[in-house]
Amino acid sequence: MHVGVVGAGYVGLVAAVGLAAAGHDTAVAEADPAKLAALREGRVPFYEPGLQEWLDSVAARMTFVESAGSLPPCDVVLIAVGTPSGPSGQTDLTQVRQAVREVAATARPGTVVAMKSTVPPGTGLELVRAYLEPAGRDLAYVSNPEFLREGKAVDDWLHPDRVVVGAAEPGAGERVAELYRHLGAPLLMTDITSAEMVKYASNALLATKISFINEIANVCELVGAHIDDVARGVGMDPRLGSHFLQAGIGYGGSCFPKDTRALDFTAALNGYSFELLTAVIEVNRRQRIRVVQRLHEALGGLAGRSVAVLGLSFKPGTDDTRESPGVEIARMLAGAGAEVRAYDPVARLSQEAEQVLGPGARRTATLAEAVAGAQAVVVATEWQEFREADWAAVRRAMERPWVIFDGRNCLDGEAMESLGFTYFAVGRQVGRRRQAAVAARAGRPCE
Ligand SMILES: NC(=O)c1ccc[n+]([C@@H]2O[C@H](COP(=O)([O-])OP(=O)(O)OC[C@H]3O[C@@H](n4cnc5c(N)ncnc54)[C@H](O)[C@@H]3O)[C@@H](O)[C@H]2O)c1
Ligand SMILES: O=c1ccn([C@@H]2O[C@H](COP(=O)(O)OP(=O)(O)O[C@H]3O[C@H](CO)[C@@H](O)[C@H](O)[C@H]3O)[C@@H](O)[C@H]2O)c(=O)[nH]1
Repeated sequence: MHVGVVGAGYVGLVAAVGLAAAGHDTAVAEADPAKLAALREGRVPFYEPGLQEWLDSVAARMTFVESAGSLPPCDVVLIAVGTPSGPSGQTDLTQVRQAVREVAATARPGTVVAMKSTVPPGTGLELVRAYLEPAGRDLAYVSNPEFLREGKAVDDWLHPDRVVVGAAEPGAGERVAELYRHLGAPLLMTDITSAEMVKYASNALLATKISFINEIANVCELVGAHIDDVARGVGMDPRLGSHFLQAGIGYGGSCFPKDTRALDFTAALNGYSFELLTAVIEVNRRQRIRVVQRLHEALGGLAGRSVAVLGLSFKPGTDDTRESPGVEIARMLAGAGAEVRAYDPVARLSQEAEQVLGPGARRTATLAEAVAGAQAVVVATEWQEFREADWAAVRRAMERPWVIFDGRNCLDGEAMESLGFTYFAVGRQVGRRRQAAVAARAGRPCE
């Protein structure tokens, strides 16, 4: 088939390369001149493991143009542009409207427009009414939400758990489903609005699992239980599943925060108060603040204290810093007067994110530079470099009281305490503090 893709971000470029690899002639429209220039030189303009090599192998079947209006005639055009949050949590559909408008004005009759961007339930039907029907050229609309994860995008594209296709006309839905047939994934054919809802329900439930386990971890700290064992025990029940039970400083990224807010907003707009989801969002917000509270207590205040934040991407394996807990924590610490040095092995902070770090926060080129002279370290992203760091050397480079907040529960707490650190994590108490907590509950002094 001849396939067009609008937007060459994490989703659009992976989809385009995946479809070219499956033998389709693929044309990609990218509006950002810097990204377009990189793509025309054969370079992936962001960090996604394995994608550069994959692009190299199929580049001959791909072309890159500057706008949706310049795409060649296509059987299917996938829309994969950004859908960021507006100020009240509503989805900002500016990029989507622009892309659909451009396609509606130029696509040849009979083209199928497939929406891979995450758009609120009801959006597809509205786009049909506003742009496709008035174009009068028999353009069909299909909702085709994407479920890939950053950092694992190539593998997720090749091995999807399911393909969801929402269509008003079976023929259009079939044409989109055909693009995925070779992957052998289960196919769910549904109406447009239900397909849109599948995407939000999936992300909201995953976010709910994370906030739930974080609340369990917070209670573990109070009763002296160990979250790692608790999560393992819970996950052994196949009805509950072991995935997304990693406690920590909460979810970030370009999807969960904005998609949970958008679903909450959509529910409210339709007159429904989605209490559970509102709580999930609030728990996630507080989980980040808890780090700052802990450091405030442990350091006897934050003004003038020196803190290193390790990890600025919202998770390992990506350079994406959108709504990253590390960035947010660095900003809060700097706002409270701490001198913050932040380090990440991969994340290239955009100018915007650099500003978000705030005036009291500075980015460093190495881990050693970030921790030198620091009184406390926060591990915000579980990069392998941090797991494997020479923590004895880190402790020597730091100043008292040698506090470490392991925001991803990725370090050996006992080992950290034996190196002299005061170790905090989420839902874990180790060494001296665990003994003290157990003794206090038993009503006897700690030996
Ligand atoms: N990032 C993910 O892991 C992921 C996974 C599943 C779904 N999604 C959803 O997919 C959509 C895209 O996400 P992303 O992370 O790939 O976004 P992104 O911001 O990385 O990429 C979007 C790209 O579209 C380009 N663009 C915008 N308007 C355009 C236009 N009119 N013509 C041509 N190019 C245009 C932008 O310049 C940008 O490069 C979002 O709705 C997101 O919620 C993202
Ligand atoms: O047990 C867990 C699992 C994840 N996280 C955090 O949750 C966030 C999101 O992680 P992940 O889901 O791996 O990353 P994304 O790339 O944002 O992918 C999510 O968002 C995409 C965009 O909608 C969807 O396509 C994917 O299916 C969905 O997993 C990150 O900050 C993680 O640190 C936890 O705190 N605990």
